[in-house]
Amino acid sequence: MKTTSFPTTFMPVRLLPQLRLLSTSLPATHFPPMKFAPTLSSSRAVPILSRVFPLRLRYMGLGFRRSLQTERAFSTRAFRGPRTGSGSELPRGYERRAGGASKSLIEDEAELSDWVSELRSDSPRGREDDLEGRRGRVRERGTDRESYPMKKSRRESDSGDFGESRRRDFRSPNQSFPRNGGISKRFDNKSEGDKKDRPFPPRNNRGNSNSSGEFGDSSRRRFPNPNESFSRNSGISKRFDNKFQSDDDKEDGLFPRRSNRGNSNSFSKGNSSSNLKADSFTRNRGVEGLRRGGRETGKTLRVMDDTEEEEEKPTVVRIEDLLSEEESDTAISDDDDGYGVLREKSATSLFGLDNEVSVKVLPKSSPGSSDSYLSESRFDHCSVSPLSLKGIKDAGYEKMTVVQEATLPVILKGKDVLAKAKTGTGKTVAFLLPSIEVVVKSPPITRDQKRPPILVLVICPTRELASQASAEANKLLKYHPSIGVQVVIGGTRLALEQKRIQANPCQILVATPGRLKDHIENTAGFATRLMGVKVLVLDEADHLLDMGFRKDIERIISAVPKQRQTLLFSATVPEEVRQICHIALKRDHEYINTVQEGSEETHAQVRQTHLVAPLDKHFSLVYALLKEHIADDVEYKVLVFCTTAMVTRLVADLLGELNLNVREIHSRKPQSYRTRVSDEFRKSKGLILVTSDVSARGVDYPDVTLVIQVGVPADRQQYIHRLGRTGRKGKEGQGILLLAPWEEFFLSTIKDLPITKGSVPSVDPDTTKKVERALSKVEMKNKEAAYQAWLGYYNSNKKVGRDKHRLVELANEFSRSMGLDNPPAIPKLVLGKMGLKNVPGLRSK
Ligand SMILES: Nc1ncnc2c1ncn2[C@@H]1O[C@H](COP(=O)(O)OP(=O)(O)OP(=O)(O)O)[C@@H](O)[C@H]1O
Repeated sequence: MKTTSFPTTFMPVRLLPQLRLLSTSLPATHFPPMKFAPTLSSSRAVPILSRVFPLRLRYMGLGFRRSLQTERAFSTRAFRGPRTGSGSELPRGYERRAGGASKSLIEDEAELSDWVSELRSDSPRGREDDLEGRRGRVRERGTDRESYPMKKSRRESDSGDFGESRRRDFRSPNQSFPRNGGISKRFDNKSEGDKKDRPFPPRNNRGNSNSSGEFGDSSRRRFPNPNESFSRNSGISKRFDNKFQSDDDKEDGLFPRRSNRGNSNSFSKGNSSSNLKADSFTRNRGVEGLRRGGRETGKTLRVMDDTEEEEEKPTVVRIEDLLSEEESDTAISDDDDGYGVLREKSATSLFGLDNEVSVKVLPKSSPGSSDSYLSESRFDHCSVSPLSLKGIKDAGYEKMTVVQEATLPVILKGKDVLAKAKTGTGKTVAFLLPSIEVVVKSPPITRDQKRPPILVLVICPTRELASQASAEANKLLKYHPSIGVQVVIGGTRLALEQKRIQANPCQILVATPGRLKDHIENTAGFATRLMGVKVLVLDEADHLLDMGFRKDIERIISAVPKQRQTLLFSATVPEEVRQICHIALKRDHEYINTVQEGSEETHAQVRQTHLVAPLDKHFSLVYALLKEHIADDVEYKVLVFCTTAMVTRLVADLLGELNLNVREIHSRKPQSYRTRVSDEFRKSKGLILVTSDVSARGVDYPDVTLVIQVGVPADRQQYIHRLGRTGRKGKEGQGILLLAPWEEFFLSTIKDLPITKGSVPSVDPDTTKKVERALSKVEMKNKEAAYQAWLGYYNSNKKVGRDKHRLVELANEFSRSMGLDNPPAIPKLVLGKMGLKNVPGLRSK
């Protein structure tokens, strides 16, 4: 907590007047208007800030004690302050900071950056921003933190010059794939009795545990066809070999991107006219101003467009870190619904703001029950068109999920919605179905329309996710032949995509931000078509509103009409996002949170474990964990998340050398490869997908049995989203977070989640040797790239990157763990940009 450094002029947070939590079977419309019960306030002295921003409330109610995070916002009175700019209302303190412009809260990021630079957070993102802001370095973009070595140009990046055909992604037919690899089932020689200590217990009814995955049961094994693309020893992409090599350095997470400091005036327009209604549920207006960072412009060349829409590490100074965790006085009472309603006397009253936060607190559904994500409401009882209902039925959906039940009536009424619901609970249908209804009610496209309007625009942060959303839309549109969906995601030539979208007029467009922006700027008539948008959806909204995407999102919002409906969905809605979501949402939007307060943001039926082991043991441990899991579960389907794309490649190489059935996916792979691997993993069992964060969010792989996260995730949200690839639709799953001792700090950011410490499996010497041998076969270039990427990633981490000497020591430990005697040399230029010049222990070239 850094309340001491908190400037008194700092008023970016508006306490949200009301927050509604929804039950598993109570349509949002069934809630009566919020009532304001008398509040209990304490007169005891608490630090002012802690009362203004109470992080955790405790209250007694429903027979048990809960803690919950509260909405933080200024009261309605706070919004009635002086209007400036386009008319948005901001607290005075902030207006001064933001140059009085309420049009866009991020209008002057430079100023805000300077200001916020004092407000460091412990989050890795915060660190990245911090470094980025101060040094103006090129920042990596993406889920894959190495993804942005050089920004060539979008045109070039579209040119597909990393075509899969040129890659050495094919396993040599001569390469050995021992069918009975001779690897013992019990990798760690543990007795059955030891199993209870293992990070993952055997699953019930999962068949014969003697079948050790691909080592035990050859009938199940999937051996790569020589013709099948197999990335284990994938060749070094042109990025590494060609003239851009030096710029690759930039891509490997070494240089945070700087923000385009463009004018974001466009955002404010939609906000200015809306009036605040006292009885709306939760409005997440407020002031951003807490983030910095963004993208490099000009300096950086991007070679591949596939990085365009990949996640960019945003810059976040967490409000939570700035706030006191002092509890506020709270009281529980029942309201007419018979549900507990939390009424909190917020400390905003200290500012003369009579703010109350109302929370619907509902009985928890039974944890772990396989259908707890479903509500009791049936689709055929809701007011959607008969043809949509037919599509829903054919898709196999009968009952609505909780989030669908909660949001559908509100969205169908035309309201803007910010919705939070756990991973894998059907958010995609929740925003697609009502959006389709908007199209159904609109005049059909006529043949003579040269530029038919796009009515629904869905933005997703990654290509995989965009493709998935458009596939889901197509399912729902099965009986709406006149409604078309198109997807624009990059990875192909812009010109080809232009032709495709012109030849196939659509009313619904699903897009990744970078490519969409390209079309806005370069495709004739596209901007005109966007002027027809009636519904704008930001899937993974918190991520899209991160600094990494912010400028593109700003640009996109400015290209669609102000008069529209906007829907923001995510499994995580951190506080800082709630403060800035007004850039997309109307003032009277509703915040619908289906994650019951007092319950975790992760699924109860997913067992979470963290293991702490020295870095030099990680490779062996990952192998041991996988072997153990494979032995326990014949239907294993595992995701291994790595910190960066190049580390992902290295781990995939290694596991391939160890004869595990493995695929890899990250931003360095061409789109066609990514699509194919993604499809394969979706359909497969008995497969391990080693991945960067391109797979962290939204991707719906059914029946993932285990998610391993190697190394510290970028932040809490990323941990939750990665974990959310398992345990979908109420199914069971397991998650293991493998950290080095010096990464343990991360655990404090997820301490409210049900994650327990697991016992580290012992690795026998033979296995260690085997892993070492396998490592020795991994291409040197890949190790060098992984080393550099690793260094860049942790350099950007606020905690680890703070002490450069220590950072280099750790990086060299990582280098040794790959079997290298000497750490790979890094170009001087790169070291300079990383702020690592002359740090002892580094080799430069
Ligand atoms: N009403 C329903 N009944 C049964 N299954 C459903 C229903 N709605 C959606 N699904 C299925 O649930 C799965 C998860 O849906 P989806 O991918 O939209 O989840 P999500 O909440 O967006 O997850 P994430 O937070 O990871 O993005 C999908 O396979 C989808 O087809």
